[in-house]
Amino acid sequence: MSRPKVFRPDPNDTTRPKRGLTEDDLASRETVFRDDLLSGQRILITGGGSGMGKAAAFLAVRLGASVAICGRDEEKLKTTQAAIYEATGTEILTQSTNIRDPEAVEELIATVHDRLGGLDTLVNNAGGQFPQDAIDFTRKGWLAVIDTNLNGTWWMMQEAAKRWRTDGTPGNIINIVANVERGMPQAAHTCAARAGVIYLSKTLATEWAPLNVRVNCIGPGVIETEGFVMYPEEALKRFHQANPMKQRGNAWDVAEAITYLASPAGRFINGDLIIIDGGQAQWGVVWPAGMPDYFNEGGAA
Ligand SMILES: CCCCC/C=C/C(=O)SCCNC(=O)CCNC(=O)[C@H](O)C(C)(C)COP(=O)(O)OP(=O)(O)OC[C@H]1O[C@@H](n2cnc3c(N)ncnc32)[C@H](O)[C@@H]1OP(=O)(O)O
Ligand SMILES: NC(=O)C1=CN([C@@H]2O[C@H](COP(=O)(O)OP(=O)(O)OC[C@H]3O[C@@H](n4cnc5c(N)ncnc54)[C@H](OP(=O)(O)O)[C@@H]3O)[C@@H](O)[C@H]2O)C=CC1
Repeated sequence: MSRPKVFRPDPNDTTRPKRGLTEDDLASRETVFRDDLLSGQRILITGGGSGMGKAAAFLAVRLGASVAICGRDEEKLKTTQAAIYEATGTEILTQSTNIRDPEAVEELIATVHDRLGGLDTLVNNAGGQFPQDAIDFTRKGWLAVIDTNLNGTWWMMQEAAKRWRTDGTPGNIINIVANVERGMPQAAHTCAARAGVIYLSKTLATEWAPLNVRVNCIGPGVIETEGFVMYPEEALKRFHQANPMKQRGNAWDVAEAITYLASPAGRFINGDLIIIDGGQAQWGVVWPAGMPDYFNEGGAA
């Protein structure tokens, strides 16, 4: 199997299928939760303009929460805002923010407090990576992934917690990471960053307990979203082989888990990692750009 060294998606390529749940799906999909479950909650979701963050935003609004979303791409945020308004009649708050920029993060948290009157739950979902053999990472590429997924998530957590400490109000942080239990070839940068977030979260669950702030992570396996554009079509044909269920999950699977942790049902869950991967931790292969021959050949008897 040929193993391309680099895959850079072409943003103008209209021939590739659009993946992930549609806005109609997100507006009407059945949920196990009662209609007013999140009534009165104020929830900020980073990366809420697409994929799992967008699904979580739709569901939270449908369950009565006041929602804010951020991301770098203003247009994406406005499209999601309009779709949620059309489906529910509720206007969400949007603010274009690069989570790698601590000053922009400070402004975002201040705006959310001003406009929503406070913050109850922060969902750190913004992130991503590109597939590449680790040995070929450029310095800039390594730094981009670490800065987004580890530093960006940290700036968000710290700024939210500072405000909760000042106001003397409780807080709840849900970090979307990845299933890194067995590592993930061609995603070593993200594994390093996500492992950092998982152990940061476990530590903060204890350090911030006196502030009445809970911190948990959700580790998705292979979840079909718009983000799949980062991977070649050939690779996507194999993504279901990542788990023993031989399926891709969808954004709703993760949105419902986020909702569970945001709801009173999550009251006593702290410092934990919920894996949603169809069993990927037990069996399956990812290798987005194909395995080296070494792994396809028979080994020693
Ligand atoms: C591995 C299997 C996992 C399967 C399951 C997981 C799936 C998902 O997570 S799907 C969700 C995917 N969504 C995303 O990844 C979206 C967000 N991702 C990004 O925005 C980028 O990937 C980012 C994290 C690197 C963001 O960085 P940014 O600074 O915006 O990126 P640049 O485009 O400016 O690139 C900076 C630097 O990074 C290197 N690089 C970027 N893309 C690639 C690539 N496709 N291949 C190799 N290297 C790449 C490169 O060094 C870039 O610098 P320049 O060369 O000067 O452009
Ligand atoms: N789909 C999957 O199989 C898996 C996904 N994940 C992770 O789950 C999260 C959601 O992914 P998914 O919904 O699939 O993919 P998407 O690509 O749709 O979502 C990623 C979101 O993060 C935002 N984002 C990226 N970088 C930044 C930044 N520097 N500042 C602010 N926002 C940023 C993007 O918005 P914008 O471009 O506008 O900035 C985008 O909305 C990501 O962290 C992803 O890596 C983990 C495991 C598996």
